[in-house]
Amino acid sequence: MITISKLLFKWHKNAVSPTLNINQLNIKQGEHVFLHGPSGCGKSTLLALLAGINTATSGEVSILNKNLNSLSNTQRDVFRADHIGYIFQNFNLLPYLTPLENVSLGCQFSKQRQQRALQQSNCLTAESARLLNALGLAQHLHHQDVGKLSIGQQQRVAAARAFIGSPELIIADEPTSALDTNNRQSFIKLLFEQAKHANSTLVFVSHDESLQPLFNRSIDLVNLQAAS
Ligand SMILES: Nc1ncnc2c1ncn2[C@@H]1O[C@H](COP(=O)(O)OP(=O)(O)OP(=O)(O)O)[C@@H](O)[C@H]1O
Repeated sequence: MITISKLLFKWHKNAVSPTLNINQLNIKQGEHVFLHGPSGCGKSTLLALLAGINTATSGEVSILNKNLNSLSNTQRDVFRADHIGYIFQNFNLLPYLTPLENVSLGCQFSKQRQQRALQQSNCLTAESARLLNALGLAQHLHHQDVGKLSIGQQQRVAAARAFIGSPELIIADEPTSALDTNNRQSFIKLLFEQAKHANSTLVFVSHDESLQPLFNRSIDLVNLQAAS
């Protein structure tokens, strides 16, 4: 589902060495991948390339057999909305909307994802509620302003928003960094359950190596680049 080949990425075209240099990486549909490495090694840069927010300086980044470099900016935006759910480190939720509204917005730019959400439930609000429950946000909080929720509760909303409409790829950039160890592990288990339910591939970045054994694959970005 993800193929990277001969990828070079430079933030500035005159930079002497690239930020990313990855000869080959393949990730299969449904894999749960833990991506780690020291601060500054390029994890967030790689996620932005997978999401088509930035494009390769040279080489190929393909998702679902689409080479993202071959798409225009608008086509990449559409592709992202249709196929990728992104859980941001700071969640990027709209604080004056409720969890139900925030989650429903996750598929506002994609007809495909709206249709898939409606195959799961009668309406987008019902599907948002199903996901919030599945990710552990108590029902009585579904109608509160998101800005009044705890960090752990907001994180569950951000995850439900990424999963609505069952995107094939879920990208999570350090979504557990504000949680204690027990909460991290239980949250990740809920993420895995949803990823299984939707058959989504999960690429999860974290500094916390204790989470590594929970995943079926682990990629050290420094080693991956050294092998290139
Ligand atoms: N917008 C940008 N413009 C220029 N350089 C950038 C930009 N974003 C990141 N970089 C540089 O790219 C390199 C990789 O940064 P990146 O944020 O991808 O690392 P990271 O592994 O995600 O780090 P962390 O674990 O601290 O979040 C760093 O040297 C950083 O300074």
